[in-house]
Amino acid sequence: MTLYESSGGNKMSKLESLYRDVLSELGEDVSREGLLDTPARAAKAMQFLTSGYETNLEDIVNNAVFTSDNDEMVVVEGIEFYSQCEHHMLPFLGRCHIGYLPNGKVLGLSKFARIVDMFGRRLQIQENMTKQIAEAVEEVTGCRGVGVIVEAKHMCMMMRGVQKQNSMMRTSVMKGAFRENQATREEFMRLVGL
Ligand SMILES: Nc1nc2c(ncn2[C@@H]2O[C@H](COP(=O)(O)OP(=O)(O)OP(=O)(O)O)[C@@H](O)[C@H]2O)c(=O)[nH]1
Ligand SMILES: [Zn+2]
Repeated sequence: MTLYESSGGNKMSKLESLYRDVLSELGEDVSREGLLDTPARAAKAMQFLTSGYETNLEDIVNNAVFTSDNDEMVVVEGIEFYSQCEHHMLPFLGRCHIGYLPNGKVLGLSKFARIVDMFGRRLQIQENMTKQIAEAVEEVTGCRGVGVIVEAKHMCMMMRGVQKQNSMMRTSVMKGAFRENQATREEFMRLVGL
């Protein structure tokens, strides 16, 4: 991380320095008490919220793929997530449901949530995030099919712009048997209550 000299002689990151400029441009007095640590806090928060760029599938899965002869559908529903839209850098948040048909291997339960977080903690559009989650599950399990449904509310639709408070976006990606076989897709939808 590039470090800069602040007026108080402390080292600060480039991101922190940029947040100070943002606050100044917004007309704030960056020397007032309540804002003294804000650039550093905002930089830290944004780094966490985009930390998904620094993780990769192999590391988060950590070999937690187990042999199993259970070839029935597995569903993990209601995985909450927070992401940010790449257009406004405002949050969108909601729930993700994942179903797959194992093909001799099952994935450690927590890893579904880790996969969702990895793609959520990036600048995203919901459609792409949904597809990336489906492709990741397919890649690590070699499953016969996968379905992912994401339901989310977008702050850029609520706090600004059209200011619609009650709309929700639902996206889905179906691959393999979930795409080709209507009964499989319907079983998934029924299990997640849709
Ligand atoms: N499809 C999709 N659109 C998104 C997502 N997040 C934000 N958007 C949309 O991205 C679009 C950007 O449109 P622009 O016209 O370039 O930007 P804008 O003037 O700020 O648009 P408004 O939100 O309509 O005020 C808007 O329609 C947003 O609602 C997403 O995850 N998926
Ligand atoms: Zn947006």
